[in-house]
Amino acid sequence: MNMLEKFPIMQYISEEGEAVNSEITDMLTADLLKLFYEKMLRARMMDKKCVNLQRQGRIGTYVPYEGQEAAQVGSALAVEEGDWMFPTYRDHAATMTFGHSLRNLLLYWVGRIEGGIPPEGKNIFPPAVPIASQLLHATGVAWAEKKKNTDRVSLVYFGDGATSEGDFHEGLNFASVFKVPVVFFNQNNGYAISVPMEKQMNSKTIAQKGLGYEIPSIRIDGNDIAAVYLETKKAVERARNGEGPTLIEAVTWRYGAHTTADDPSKYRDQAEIDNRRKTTDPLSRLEKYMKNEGIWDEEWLTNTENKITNEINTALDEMQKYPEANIDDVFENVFEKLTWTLEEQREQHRKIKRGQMS
Ligand SMILES: Cc1ncc(C[n+]2csc(CCOP(=O)(O)OP(=O)(O)O)c2C)c(N)n1
Ligand SMILES: [Mg+2]
Repeated sequence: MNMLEKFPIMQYISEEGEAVNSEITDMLTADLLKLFYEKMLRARMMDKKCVNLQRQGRIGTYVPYEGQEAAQVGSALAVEEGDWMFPTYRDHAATMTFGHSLRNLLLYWVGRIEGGIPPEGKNIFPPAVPIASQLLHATGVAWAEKKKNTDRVSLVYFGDGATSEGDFHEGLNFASVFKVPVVFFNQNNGYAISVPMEKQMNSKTIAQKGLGYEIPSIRIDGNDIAAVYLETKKAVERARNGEGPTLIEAVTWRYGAHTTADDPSKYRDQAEIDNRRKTTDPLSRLEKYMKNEGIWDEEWLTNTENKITNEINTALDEMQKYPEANIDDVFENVFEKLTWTLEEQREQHRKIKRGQMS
């Protein structure tokens, strides 16, 4: 069976900004399209700011997501207050769309504990760094919600590389067997650090991996925010109605480095990056579509940009009022009672601080 044919990439708005399926895109109001654009613009401006702050030495190692805004914003808009979100280190466009404050996002990048704490009423887990571990958290939490008879669902993010981990397979199997209300949202950005997808797996798609677990699985254009939003909404409704999990593969690409500690010129050509920016950019595509629909407005754009610049500057001012992160904090907030190994490490750390050990 040809998996690329079995899982065609669904698209509602083409790269040229034309409606591929106008019956569907006609349902998108001007207000919703402006909301899409504003959220993607906020994410992009914040991402650029963070890369600059890292280069100036004002925040720690940073993980850029430029190019993946439609995948993250469109999916985050499909869940509701009360639902659960499980991001990775790269999913800050999703968490800010779901309500995480820009101040706390910045605090995360300077290592302060507040960075992992969402606003009151927003169920956002701290970003998972151990690859694929969050699929188990998301499945477990959603299973608990099901057992409590609520209608809350989990939305979990993970990359193409994460699908080579055991946790991915355990999460999918469990969610399928117990009809858990979880949406598995994969951002296939083509790389796990420097390893391209074709060197990591023989599967031609990520979506096909859902077949083995009898999970409804789809492949969508992750740079088409209309496809991302509408298809994730359907998956969320299925979960909410007791119909179980869905696997969504959103095909996208990251423009920047894996992290600010990575040099992508070692494994990708600049020409390809330039070409992707020119042809598949999620913000430009939506802009073209809005222009075609006659709802693009330059004055609105300028006002929106100014508003976001102010929000980011305010968040940065607020972040800078916090004391520097304290290394003692690494021993807090994970275990109620420290394990003996961590207890030992804390003791060593204290001795080093007191100059009794080097
Ligand atoms: C369990 C585990 N193994 C290895 C790593 C090191 N590591 C960090 S990011 C990464 C690549 C992940 O790629 P992907 O899942 O495609 O996500 P992306 O970074 O592209 O968003 C790896 C292997 C890790 N963080 N956790
Ligand atoms: Mg990846």
